[in-house]
This record gives sequence, structure tokens and C-alpha cells, in this order.
Amino acid sequence: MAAARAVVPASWPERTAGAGTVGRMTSHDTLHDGTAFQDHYPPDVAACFGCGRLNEHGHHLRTTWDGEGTVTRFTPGPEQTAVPGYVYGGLIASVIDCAGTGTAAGAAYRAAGRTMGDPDDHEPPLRFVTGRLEVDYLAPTPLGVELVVRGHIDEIKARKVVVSLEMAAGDTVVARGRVIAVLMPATME
Ligand SMILES: CCCCCCCC(=O)SCCNC(=O)CCNC(=O)[C@H](O)C(C)(C)COP(=O)(O)OP(=O)(O)OC[C@H]1O[C@@H](n2cnc3c(N)ncnc32)[C@H](O)[C@@H]1OP(=O)(O)O
Repeated sequence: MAAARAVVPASWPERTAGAGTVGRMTSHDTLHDGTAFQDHYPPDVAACFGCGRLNEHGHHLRTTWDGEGTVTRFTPGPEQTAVPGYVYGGLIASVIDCAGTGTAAGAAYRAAGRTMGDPDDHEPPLRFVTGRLEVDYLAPTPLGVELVVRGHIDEIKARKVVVSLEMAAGDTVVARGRVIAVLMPATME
């Protein structure tokens, strides 16, 4: 356990709602302009295969606020087949993963009273990686249908955000997941 490696501003804990609490909407929260959290990732962490806008081969997953929660939408192509007509489970996990880490980043900025992409914000970026990913596959996921993942922030601490997620294909909930997102350690820079 090496808290000293955390890339987190000294002011962070005092500016959150408090360790162990669920983040709430604040008056500082202005990221409701249609841009996605991933649109504002610094270039050095914008190459993720799932959500990096700079990865030309990736999925370019984008997560936005939807009220107090978040939403991520993705329509798998036919190359994402598991068995004919149905989506590969690893892809489903990937979508939940990046929806979770994206939600964590958005929630952390919101809790800190910061706005992602604010050019006047010179504090260190809050970058989250996956510490734990859980996925329950509840129903076969049809190809050719937009998948809608809704994220809910369960817990925010200084170095950790826990997000629960639900994926639907049309009216059918096909998967549920949970992501424990942890501030990216300096060793990954
Ligand atoms: C930046 C955006 C890029 C896009 C990211 C897309 C998602 C990804 O694919 S990321 C790549 C996959 N993930 C990785 O490679 C991460 C590899 N793992 C690591 O670097 C470390 O183990 C890391 C950072 C997860 C945790 O580091 P560590 O120093 O152990 O964290 P630490 O400070 O002790 O723990 C912080 C909190 O997280 C919890 N935690 C850490 N790891 C885990 C885990 N595996 N399971 C559950 N909880 C965990 C701790 O219990 C602690 O919680 P609490 O405060 O409640 O006690």
C-alpha cells in the first residue's frame, strides 16, 4: 500500500464530500455540456483500447453524465461475435470497465469541485485505472443493438471510486458490473 505514489493534489480529501461518502452533485459541476469524460483525458492516458480517443484501433467509448449517474453507449460490430448473433463477453466487460473508470474520473472531478478540461485548472489530473472488475452476464446480448450502460457512483474515497453499472440491450438488462477504480499510480506514467 503506497499512498505516496498517488497522483492526487494535497487539497483533494478536504474538497471531497468526505472519505467513504457517495459523491453528490455540486454547484461546481459543469460537465453537462455533452462532452464525455474521456474527451478530457490528458493525451498521455488517451490511448486506452476501450476509451482512448487517440487509439485509432480502439472502441472510443464515451461516458457522460446522465443526472446523478452516467451513461455510455456502444453498438458492437459483427467482429465482436461470441456465438453467431451474440456479443462476445470480453467486449461486454471492456465496455463496463471503461464506463466504470470514466465514471470514476467524472465523479472525482465533481467531488473535488473541478471541471474536466478546464484550461485554468493546473492541479494534477485525476486519472483512474481498474483495480477490480466484476461482471455478471444475465442474458445473451444480441449483436446489432445499441448497448446502454448506466453507471452509479457507490463510493468515493481519496484514492478510490466504486461504480456499479448496468448494461441494457433494448429493454433487456444483459449484464451488471462493478468497477473499483483507483488513482493511477505514478509507476504507470
Ligand atoms: C487513466 C485512464 C486510462 C483508461 C483506463 C481504462 C481501464 C484500464 O484498463 S486500466 C488498466 C488495468 N489496470 C491496471 O493495470 C492496474 C494495475 N494495478 C495497480 O496499478 C495497482 O494495484 C492499483 C493502482 C490498482 C492499486 O494500487 P495500490 O497501491 O494497491 O492501491 P491502494 O492505495 O493500496 O488502494 C486504494 C484503495 O483501492 C483498493 N484497491 C486497490 N486494489 C484493489 C483491488 N484489486 N480490488 C479491490 N480493491 C482494491 C484498496 O483496498 C484501497 O481501498 P480503501 O481505501 O478502501 O482501503
